[in-house]
Amino acid sequence: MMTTEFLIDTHGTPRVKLDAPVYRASEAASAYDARVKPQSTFKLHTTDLNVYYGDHHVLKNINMGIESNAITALIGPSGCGKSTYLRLFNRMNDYIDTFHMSGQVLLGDKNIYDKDVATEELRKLVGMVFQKPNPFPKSIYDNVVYGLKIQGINKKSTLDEAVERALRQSALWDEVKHDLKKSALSLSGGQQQRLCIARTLAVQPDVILMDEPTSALDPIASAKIEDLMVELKKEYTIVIVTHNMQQASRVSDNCAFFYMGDLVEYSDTKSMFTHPQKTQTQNYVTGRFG
Ligand SMILES: Nc1ncnc2c1ncn2[C@@H]1O[C@H](COP(=O)(O)OP(=O)(O)OP(=O)(O)O)[C@@H](O)[C@H]1O
Repeated sequence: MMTTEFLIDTHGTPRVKLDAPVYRASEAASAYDARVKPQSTFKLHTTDLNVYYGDHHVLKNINMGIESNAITALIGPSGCGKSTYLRLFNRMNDYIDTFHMSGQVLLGDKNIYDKDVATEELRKLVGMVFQKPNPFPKSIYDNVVYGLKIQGINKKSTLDEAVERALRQSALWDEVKHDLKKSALSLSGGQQQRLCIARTLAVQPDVILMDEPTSALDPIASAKIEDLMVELKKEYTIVIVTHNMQQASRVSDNCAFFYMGDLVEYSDTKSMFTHPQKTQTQNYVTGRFG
């Protein structure tokens, strides 16, 4: 049985070293272990993770590391637990009364479910973009500075700089720079989604979670978001839930296939799409079920 040890580097990032006994590997974890290169670094990590809604066991013993500055796609048929897994990383499941879990969810070397973690602080580090663009009914400018103002940042020059930086990063600046006072709701769906990404970027997170970020968009708007993701991974760690296999194969570096709460297979995306190890994975990525 392959086991791993977490080493903490000077930046607080857990490193994984093979063959040092720290935790038990499940079947799912061996898929994970197989892809781990010695000394790989992970931004996010779950160990012995089990999640329940009431009695319903929705994620089963998930041991998985998510690489820094990469795009990791979570794929699998409806109800397999992808969104639940994604929402663990900014503690969005905490809002669900029946939610309970065991195991660890690490950001760097910190278990984000420790009692001393403030969710507001966590969400500054782990931003989220949802399926449907959800700008506030405010101006473009006010949408972008929203999180900064909550943090008590009100200096105009600081906010102006943040708006330009975030809108440039989200590839929206050239389209809106002369109309920053315009209502966000007057933008197209694709522009609204890029604005939501800008709003997330303005607070300078480490991680961006994306739950089917293009499923409400047309192909051209989707392609812009995909290009943007590839650009953003240079600075951020991105985790995306997608039902779109072409999208997963185009943009992601690593891919995790979930089925009925199990992590069935986890590998670099090219391997998953060209040489899946499990028949179930092959059937899913080739569209035979799902
Ligand atoms: N708020 C909730 N309360 C109770 N059960 C829930 C809740 N949200 C999800 N579930 C259940 O947990 C399981 C996993 O759901 P989840 O939304 O994580 O799956 P998913 O793979 O993201 O699905 P989809 O692709 O349809 O979004 C499903 O059986 C679902 O019915």
